[in-house]
Formats: sequence, C-alpha cells, structure tokens
Amino acid sequence: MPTSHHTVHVPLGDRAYDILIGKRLLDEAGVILAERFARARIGIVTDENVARAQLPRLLASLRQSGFQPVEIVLSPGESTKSYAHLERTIEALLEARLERGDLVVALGGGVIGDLAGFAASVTRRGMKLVQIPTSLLAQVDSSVGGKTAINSPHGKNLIGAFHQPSLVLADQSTLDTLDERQFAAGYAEVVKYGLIDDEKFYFWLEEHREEIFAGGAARAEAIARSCAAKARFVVADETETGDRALLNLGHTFAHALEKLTGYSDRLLHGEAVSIGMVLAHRFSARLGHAPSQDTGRIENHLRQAGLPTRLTDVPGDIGDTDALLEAIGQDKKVRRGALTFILTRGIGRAFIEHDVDRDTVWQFLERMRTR
Ligand SMILES: NC(=O)c1ccc[n+]([C@@H]2O[C@H](COP(=O)([O-])OP(=O)(O)OC[C@H]3O[C@@H](n4cnc5c(N)ncnc54)[C@H](O)[C@@H]3O)[C@@H](O)[C@H]2O)c1
Ligand SMILES: O=C(O)C(=O)C[C@@H](O)[C@H](O)[C@H](O)COP(=O)(O)O
Ligand SMILES: [Zn+2]
Repeated sequence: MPTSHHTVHVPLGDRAYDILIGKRLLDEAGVILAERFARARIGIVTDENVARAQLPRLLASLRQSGFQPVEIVLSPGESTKSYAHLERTIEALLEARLERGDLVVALGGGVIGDLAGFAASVTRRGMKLVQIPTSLLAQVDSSVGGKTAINSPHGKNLIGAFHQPSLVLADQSTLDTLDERQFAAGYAEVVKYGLIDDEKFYFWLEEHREEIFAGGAARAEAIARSCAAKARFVVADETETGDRALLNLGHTFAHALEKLTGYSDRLLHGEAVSIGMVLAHRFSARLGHAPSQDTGRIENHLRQAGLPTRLTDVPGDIGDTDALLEAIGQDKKVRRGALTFILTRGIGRAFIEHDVDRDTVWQFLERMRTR
C-alpha cells in the first residue's frame, strides 16, 4: 500500500491521468505500476546523472514487484534532445521487443521527459508513457501536459508531438540530489504560473522563496499548486489552439536564446525563461500595457533566487539583434509570418498578442542588448 501522497487529477477524457506528488513514490513505484499496469514490461529512459543518483531506488522497487526493466541511459544536458538520441532511444525500445501496451518510463528532468515522451509517441505508433520527474522543473511543468519534443538546428522543440502520460510520479525526495543552479532554473517556471494569472500565488512565492529552496512544506505546496495550474491550462486547451499559449510566457525570447547558446549549459531552459519573462514584462511596459514597477519587482525576485534576468547576463556571444530576431521568427506561435508574444498588463495578468510588429521588437531588443 503506497504511503500518503497528494493527487492532482488531469481530466482529459480517455487520456485522463493522475499526478501523484509525495516523498517515497520512487520506492513505491513498483507497487503503484503493478497495480495500474498489470503485466506490462518497462523500458526506463534516463540520463547518466539521474542514473547515478536515483535509478537504483527505482530498479529496486520495480524488481521487488516482479518487473525486469530495460535501462536506456543517455548523456545529460539539452543537447540530448536530438535526432541522434531519439534514434538511439527508439531502437533500444524496439531491440528490447517492448510492445505498444508496454511502458516507457521517463526518469529524469525535462530533457529526458521530452525525449522519451516523443520516442513513446512514435514507437509502434504510440506506447504508454509514465513520467517520473526528478528535477524541480520537470515536477512543476514538463512532466504534465503531453508536450514532447526534440530540438532542431532551426529552433527549440520544433519536432515533436502531443502525447499525454498515463501517470506522473513526482517524488520530492529526488530533489535532494539536484544542484542549486538546476533548482533555481525550475523555480523560474514556478514563478511563471503566478505571473500568468495568479497574483496571490506570485506574492506567496515572494514571501516563501527561501523556504521553498530549503525544502519542506512550502516546497511541497509550490509543487502542488504549480501542477494544478498547469493541469488547468492543459485541460482547457490540450493542443494549444488558444489559452494554453499563456504557458509560453517568456518563452519566445527564451527559446531564441537557447538556440543562440547552442542548447548548452551556458544557459539552462529555466534561466532563459527567467530572462524571457523579465523581457516580456519590460516590453509590455514599453508598449504601455503594464506598470514599469512590476518589471523591477519581478527582476528583483528572480535575481534573489539566483537567476539571470538580462541579455547581458548570458555568458559569451549571442550574436547581434538581427540574429536574435531571426531566431524568434522560428517560434511555433508565428502565424502567417507574424510574431505572437505573451504580453502582460501586470503581475497575474498575461495575455496573448498576435501580429506584433517586427521593427518594434527589433528596437526593443537592440536597447536590451546593452542594458
Ligand atoms: N514538455 C513541456 O511541457 C516542458 C515544459 C518545460 C520545460 N521543458 C523542457 O525541459 C527541459 C529542461 O528540463 P530540466 O530543467 O529538468 O533539465 P534536464 O532534464 O537537463 O535536468 C537538469 C539537470 O539535472 C540533472 N538531474 C535531474 N534530476 C536530478 C536529480 N534528482 N539528481 C541529480 N541530478 C539530476 C540532469 O541530469 C541534468 O543534468 C528543456 O528541454 C525544456 O524545453 C518541457
Ligand atoms: O506546456 C506548455 O504549453 C508550455 O508552454 C510549457 C513550457 O514551460 C515549456 O517550455 C514548453 O516545452 C514550451 O512549449 P513550446 O510549444 O513553446 O515548445
Ligand atoms: Zn518552459
């Protein structure tokens, strides 16, 4: 019998699933999976860091429940979201003769979740997926909602599919082995939920930031509230034809920066989102939509969390303003060649703006490059 955990249900009809949030779920995964997916075989996809820190716990639990999982261990980092690693993952799943009804278990951060999720979506035209997120970012964002992807030299997440998991097991104790820089990167996506449409949550985060970084009850609450927020957007608009795009706050800038830094640890996704969210607020203020004091307040909060907030914080060269705008032009929200941005009227009041003028964006970015 699994110990106590919090459950967020994602009601998506025949694709509905639970997100279990607890402290011993990795050790109980065998019992939980045996109960929900009787007789399924399991292919675990993970990376070398997570394999060292957390895989033994999962293997012990699965073996105790009679599973004999296959392990696929990839190199860590954003560059793993590539054609080469996708091929390697799919071929390993096929080599192990895993069937359509068997489980791909993604054990790791968002990189592993996105890559393994995409592999699950295309292997045998769709295998079952279980997300076991081990980074803060993956527990509050990437393991929920079914976006899966790899990167292209043309841009971030440009090749992918919507493929919902059948179950998410978010075990907070796995975060004990995550380093502080990675934790802060995940915190940027937590702040995002407050900034989009929940100012109360945003103010609560400002008050409880140190406690959340320290662990304990505030951290658990931040994870649960984030999952509930993400689930709400996903249920309302599963394939992003409307308001789900709000979850992209800061990402139009962020994805361009990730491309220009070569999908490397020069700039982590959450760090890019931190810079992107501040830019989105500053741009909104410049266009007269939002009060400029909000930008300072948010920037202060993110800096206290150890996050970068400006283009000048990105280490090394990111090219000129034309290169930045060119990268932004590959964003998936582009419609008939025109740019879409998530803008804001202030904290908790984000909105979607289509047909944003390119010259205005260029002028703004040119200023930001020296600020
Ligand atoms: N699908 C979505 O909805 C969605 C949402 C947000 C982000 N993303 C994607 O997620 C990715 C970023 O995810 P991330 O920040 O988790 O990065 P990541 O997967 O690279 O993980 C961060 C680092 O921490 C290590 N790590 C993870 N868990 C650990 C643990 N418990 N102990 C020790 N080390 C651990 C990993 O090996 C890696 O080096 C990006 O590619 C981003 O585009 C996807
Ligand atoms: O789930 C979503 O929708 C999001 O936008 C969440 C983002 O945090 C995440 O980075 C996502 O992968 C970005 O999606 P994309 O469609 O812009 O690639
Ligand atoms: Zn993101």
